[in-house]
Amino acid sequence: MAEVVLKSVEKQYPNGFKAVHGIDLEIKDGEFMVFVGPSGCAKSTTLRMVAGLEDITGGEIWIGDKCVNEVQPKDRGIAMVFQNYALYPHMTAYNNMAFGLQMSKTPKNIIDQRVREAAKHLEIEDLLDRKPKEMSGGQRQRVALGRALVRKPDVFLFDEPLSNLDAKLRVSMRVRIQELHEMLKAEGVPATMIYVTHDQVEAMTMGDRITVLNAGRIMQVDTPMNLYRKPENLFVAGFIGAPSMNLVDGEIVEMGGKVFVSIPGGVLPLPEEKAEKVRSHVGKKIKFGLRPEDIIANEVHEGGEGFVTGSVRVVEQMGNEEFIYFNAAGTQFIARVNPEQVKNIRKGEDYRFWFNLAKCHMFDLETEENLTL
Ligand SMILES: Nc1ncnc2c1ncn2[C@@H]1O[C@H](COP(=O)(O)OP(=O)(O)OP(=O)(O)O)[C@@H](O)[C@H]1O
Repeated sequence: MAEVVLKSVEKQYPNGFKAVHGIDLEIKDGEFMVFVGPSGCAKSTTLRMVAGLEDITGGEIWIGDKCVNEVQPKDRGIAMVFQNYALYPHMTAYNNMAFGLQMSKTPKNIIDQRVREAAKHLEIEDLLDRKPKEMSGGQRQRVALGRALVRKPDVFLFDEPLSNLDAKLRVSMRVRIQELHEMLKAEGVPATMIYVTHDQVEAMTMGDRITVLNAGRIMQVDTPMNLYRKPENLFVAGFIGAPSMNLVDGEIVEMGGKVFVSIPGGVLPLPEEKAEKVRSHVGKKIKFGLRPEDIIANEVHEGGEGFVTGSVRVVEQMGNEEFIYFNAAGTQFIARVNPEQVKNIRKGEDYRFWFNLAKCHMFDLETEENLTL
């Protein structure tokens, strides 16, 4: 059990490239923290610095009550699970799991007990005599997880552990890792887990909290729900959510004392709460954001919100939901609708799309900050 704290952590690679620009982050005891962001944002670099596999060129990393800058990886109380499993090919699953403990001279009976206990949790008891090449990808990854588990680390580090697995297996492994986290908590030995992924579905479903990174900087650290509902900036708004938030150019305008937002296809009246947040931006251009589920596709709608008229380009049927791609004044929008409620939307035709403006976001073009929080 240990808190992991990063204080102004920096990383400059020997070639001069600065990958991490002063990160401050506190990961609580027993927390499941996910690092997410686009390729190259420095998720792996940051994780590897916590592991001690990469030295840091500025700042401090603390695990528990110890600054670990100068501490060897094996002495940090961590275990890491990699994307490529990193199992020894000539060893059986049992020996792969036992190896670390053997190296640290743990008594044989304790090693045996821990390996069998981990194998039971991970349902790999039947595979203990097999070598990696005799196992499927999912089975190998469970052995890799078992190898981490037997060491009873304070902190588990995961570097995209599921990205080599097919979609179905990924989901079941995702659940297994979450169960493992819960199980350790229930047993009174909660482990701090840091999990790197570029897959935002994984991030949103697994994390107690998520750190969103971009270009070596933290964009927001928050719960999945807050990242979705209250993105602090344009980057997080565009990155979190699939399909992503509609983000279009807009301008704040005032007419007769009322505040409106002018976007492609319409000038929409802002509800009082939103109007107050952007009144100081009257006359300024902004970025307007609205999630696809906050657009209602219907001819008649008696809400107080505004609408734009758009021409439907594509209707994607997804079973219990439907995505409607439409064009308004040359700009593409996407609406997510329930096919039960919205019938007969046809490609090529024009409809009124009502915007639930109580849910809209507006971003300052210079600072990219969300003005409407
Ligand atoms: N050894 C290195 N020398 C120089 N630059 C490096 C080195 N390793 C990584 N980088 C650069 O540092 C940045 C961060 O890399 P990192 O692997 O941490 O990103 P990531 O977010 O994990 O990306 P991905 O999702 O693609 O794995 C990238 O721009 C990368 O090119």
